[in-house]
Amino acid sequence: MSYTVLIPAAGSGKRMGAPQNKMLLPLLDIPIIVHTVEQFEADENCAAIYVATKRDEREIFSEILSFSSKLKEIVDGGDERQDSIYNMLQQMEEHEWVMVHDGARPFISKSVLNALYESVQTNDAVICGVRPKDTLKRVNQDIVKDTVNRDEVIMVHTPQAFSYTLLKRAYEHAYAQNLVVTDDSMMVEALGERVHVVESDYNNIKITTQDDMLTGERILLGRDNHV
Ligand SMILES: Nc1ccn([C@@H]2O[C@H](COP(=O)(O)OP(=O)(O)OP(=O)(O)O)[C@@H](O)[C@H]2O)c(=O)n1
Ligand SMILES: O=P(O)(O)OC[C@@H](O)[C@@H](O)[C@@H](O)CO
Repeated sequence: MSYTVLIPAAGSGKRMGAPQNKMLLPLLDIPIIVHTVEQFEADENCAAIYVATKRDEREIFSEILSFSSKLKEIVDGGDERQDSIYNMLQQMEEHEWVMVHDGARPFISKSVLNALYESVQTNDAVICGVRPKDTLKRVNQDIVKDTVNRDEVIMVHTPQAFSYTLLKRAYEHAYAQNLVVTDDSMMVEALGERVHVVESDYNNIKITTQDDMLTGERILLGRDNHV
């Protein structure tokens, strides 16, 4: 048994303010997307990797990802993250289990991958996340409305793991209903199906702004020091 991973990497990284797709920015000399793909290349449970990118970046992606023996196809991305993932879902060879993972989360750990993979085999839809460490308030502009019970929320990361048939059904339903989502499990929720949660780790950040590049380098340096 094994899983296929779909990696959306076709964004433009507006919040990063870089002149190019942030996926190509180097973290300790290695492009972010290479760090991300390396984690799945190293996971023995991962059998196939699909990456979505913009058409005009296909060539550079093929070049920098040529080390990967599991990369099956570089697929054209779409206007939004969910469109990029849907394109990959339609192109991929059918496989029992599928994970979706942001190209922009290069620090996914083997222990989180293992927890997701183990859980999806009995639960069909599993996400990972961490507990907030701060107090959370609901606000209306600059006025506090109330305080959120932290025991009832998590900050959601990727990967998110699904049975292939459930994810395909969820995407088809979402597109038929014109749903706009910020993560894939929202589409499964919209079907009324149960989504399970396993613990992620705080290092599994999404590289979104310039600050995250500095944090990312610290994470990499810390990890290498402990190998
Ligand atoms: N049309 C899009 C938009 C985003 N993504 C990917 O989805 C992941 C998460 O998106 P985000 O962090 O929002 O990336 P960007 O869209 O690039 O960032 P921004 O919103 O700042 O432009 C990233 O790996 C990004 O490349 C994608 O494949 N296709
Ligand atoms: O809304 P954004 O474009 O920043 O990110 C969308 C997703 O990538 C994000 O919701 C998942 O990584 C889960 O947190």
